[in-house]
Amino acid sequence: MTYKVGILGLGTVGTGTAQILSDPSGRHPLLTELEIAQVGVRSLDKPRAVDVPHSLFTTDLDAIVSHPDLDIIVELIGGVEPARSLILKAIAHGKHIVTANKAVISRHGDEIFDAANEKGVYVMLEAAVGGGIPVIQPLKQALGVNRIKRVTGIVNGTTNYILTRMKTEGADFADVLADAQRLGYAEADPTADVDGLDAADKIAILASLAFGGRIRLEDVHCEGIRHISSTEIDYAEKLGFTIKLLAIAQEDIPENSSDGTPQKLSLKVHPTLLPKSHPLASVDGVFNAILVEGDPLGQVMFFGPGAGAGATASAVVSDILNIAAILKTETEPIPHPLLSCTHQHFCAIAPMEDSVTRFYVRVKTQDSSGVIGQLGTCFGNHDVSLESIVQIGLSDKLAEIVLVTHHVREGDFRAALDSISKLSAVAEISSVIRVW
Ligand SMILES: NC(=O)C1=CN([C@@H]2O[C@H](COP(=O)(O)OP(=O)(O)OC[C@H]3O[C@@H](n4cnc5c(N)ncnc54)[C@H](OP(=O)(O)O)[C@@H]3O)[C@@H](O)[C@H]2O)C=CC1
Ligand SMILES: N[C@@H](CC=O)C(=O)O
Ligand code: NA
Repeated sequence: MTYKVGILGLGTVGTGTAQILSDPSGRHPLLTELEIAQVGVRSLDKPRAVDVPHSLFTTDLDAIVSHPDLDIIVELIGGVEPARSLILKAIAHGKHIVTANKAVISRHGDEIFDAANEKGVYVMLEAAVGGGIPVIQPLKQALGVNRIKRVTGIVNGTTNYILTRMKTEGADFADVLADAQRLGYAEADPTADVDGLDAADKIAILASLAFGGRIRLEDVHCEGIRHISSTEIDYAEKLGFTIKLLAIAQEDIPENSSDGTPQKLSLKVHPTLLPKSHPLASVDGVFNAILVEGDPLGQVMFFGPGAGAGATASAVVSDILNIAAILKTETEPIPHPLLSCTHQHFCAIAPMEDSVTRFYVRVKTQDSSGVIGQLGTCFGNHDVSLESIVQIGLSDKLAEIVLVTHHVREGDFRAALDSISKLSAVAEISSVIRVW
């Protein structure tokens, strides 16, 4: 039996996918039953790095998704439209879907999964989070019996690559971003990487799987790495931390919960000073890692290449293979309880001001006596207790003070910071970063 695959997009990931499909030797034998039947691209003239017959290429992607002979559509064009419309049209024509597109799933997953369930087809997205790392399937299957408490991930390869090279080489942000684009790690518009939006898409998908409910993307608090300077990276190092862009989804157990029952989820993406002893602290370069904490399993961490052609294609082709295996063997009607998305309700989300974390703050103040006392008083007035406060030097005749808080409520911290910014001795709040 041969299963016919239509690939939409032959860029970084599409090329890697076609390479694996065209070279099945030494891989799973079921690969020999897959055939690339059509390839949709924007430009027919572009040279391609993979040997696919030119007769299979077309710019008419609508014709691919409605072609009666195709079984599986692999969407690798990226972006929201026309990806969303093409996926929905393919589903309407009874095609199974494989996609690496976290942007479309995080925004339109509800209508896509509803349509797929109604039509009895699968939508597989292993490549959409963590590139080549198997994390979507494990969350759906192997970890499904656990009560998940928290998912913490380094889920954007581009920003991790940038932060790593800034730390190890003192490299310039713009230069390293250009390298990440050249290496095929970055999104078509790298703003999505740098401003944390890509990581927000990914944690929304992970949270939905881990906590069994739908997530509205606007409920994910999102900050990127643009404001992380080499100064902060150096100070973090001196304090025993490394800076990582973390995506976090965790149960929020309110102070007034009598039985410790979680009521809401906290969803956030932000740069974080991570103690060097934390399991995610040594995940460098384009590598991603996702730490899942649940009951009764405890901690489990998934680690591997989070972007790039071959790694991402590995996840894409594994999804194609899973669908082919199901088509070959399955007699039961779908939705399959472990492979399809059946939850309908939206998760309740905790407001960001109630989130509890530590903070690192660097301030420039007049170099006069009593300033440290004034800062301490302002924080104390807002229930923010300090773990450490040090004057680290003078710059431009101003004293530079670095402080780290204990775990505090975000809303209290922001109120304290507002009072501090109004102190006449404070010239500038140079940096604020959350601390694990
Ligand atoms: N790059 C990576 O490491 C990873 C990427 N992803 C995701 O995979 C998807 C693909 O990314 P990537 O391969 O990097 O993207 P690229 O920009 O390298 O490739 C996009 C491909 O889609 C084609 N394309 C785009 N828009 C259209 C359109 N409107 N009509 C026809 N063809 C179109 C392009 O055609 P043409 O070649 O003719 O220009 C190109 O072949 C994205 O969703 C991305 O987020 C996920 C994990 C990792
Ligand atoms: N641009 C993304 C690609 C993979 O999802 C990243 O850098 O992680
Ligand atoms: Na993955």
